Amino acid sequence: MTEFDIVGADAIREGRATDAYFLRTEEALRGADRNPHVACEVTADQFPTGEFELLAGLQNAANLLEGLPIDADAIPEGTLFDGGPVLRIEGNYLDFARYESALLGFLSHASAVATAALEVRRAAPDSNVLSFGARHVHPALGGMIERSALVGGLDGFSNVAAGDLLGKEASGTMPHALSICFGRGNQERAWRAFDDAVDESVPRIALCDTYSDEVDEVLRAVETLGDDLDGVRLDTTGSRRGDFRHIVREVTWELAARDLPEIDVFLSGGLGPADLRDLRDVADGFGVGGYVSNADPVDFALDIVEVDAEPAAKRGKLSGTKEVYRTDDGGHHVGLRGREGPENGESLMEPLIRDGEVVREFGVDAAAKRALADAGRTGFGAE
Ligand SMILES: O=P(O)(O)OC[C@H]1O[C@H](OP(=O)(O)OP(=O)(O)O)[C@H](O)[C@@H]1O
Repeated sequence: MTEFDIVGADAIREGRATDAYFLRTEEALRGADRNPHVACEVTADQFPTGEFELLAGLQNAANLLEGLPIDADAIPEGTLFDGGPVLRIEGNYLDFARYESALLGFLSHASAVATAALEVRRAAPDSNVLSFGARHVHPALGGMIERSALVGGLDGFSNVAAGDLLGKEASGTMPHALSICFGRGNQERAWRAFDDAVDESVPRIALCDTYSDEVDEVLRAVETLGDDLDGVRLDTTGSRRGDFRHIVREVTWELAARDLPEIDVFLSGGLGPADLRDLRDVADGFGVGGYVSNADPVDFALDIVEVDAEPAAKRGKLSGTKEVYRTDDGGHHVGLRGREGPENGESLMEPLIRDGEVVREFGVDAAAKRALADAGRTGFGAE
């Protein structure tokens, strides 16, 4: 094994990040001198289910397929779907068979993370929400996690290496370790050390739950940093949490009662969409980790739907190449390609690769914008 058990980019590019049966299939087809022209589609559900998911990971998929003698079409990154194809590949089967495993992995994991991020985004549309969850997954996945969190509309992320990949700076506050390094009861020294040493462009958000009551620590942080303090983070541990909303309101109340300036209150620790809905009117921002990073991968499969231009599929899957449409009412529709679609249906499948060349631009910001607009149209995560 390698030092960190990472399957590297070269192995993925060579099609070694595959299931062994694809390599056996290559041998069998070559032995029989059979290499049909096929159309394959990636789907999670055949017909619309009403349960939307958000497509992400498409740039990785395009990079994987680049240079192969195939054509591909896909819905845009940042599009919600609840059935039908998200990606179609057309070419001779042996030219791309071994890439199925990696292709599905790219799309399944990134789409799951982006979907969870969009749920979170919709739960607190006006709050500053950061992705804190890369720590829960293999560090090699940090870039994928944080990029997908941004596609789902989150405002930022904490993973530094992901920031290097994405060309965006990681954000965050301070860990409990900082206070603990100064010893019990010495939180003031920790907050001051941070303020003294860290670049002034970094907001001063004091973590205020390490040793004592949140109100007590917040008042002490205000006293310590004065006007330099931008906000506080409460990450109250589960065993002490009780009524988190009450704790936050109490903090705000006690600041006001002393005529102290309003500061931002940032919350974290095991939060999900329901928590954000409950807390969004009493807090300014949230750090969300596991809910986003630990999302279960979307159950994508890649299936042959045409062989030599004739409909073909295993049972349970729909043969024939398809088109998917978004209608004004937010509906997602699946129909056979080349047939009439629904009235006012916007066709979502667009060229991705033509004869091996990637013919689409990718942008995280554009995908996030699309995701938010699509969430508005479809009602995804609304409440
Ligand atoms: O619970 P999640 O939503 O997955 O959030 C991710 C982590 O972010 C917070 O950690 P913090 O920075 O406070 O960690 P620390 O206790 O190690 O300092 C929180 O306590 C979680 O452990």
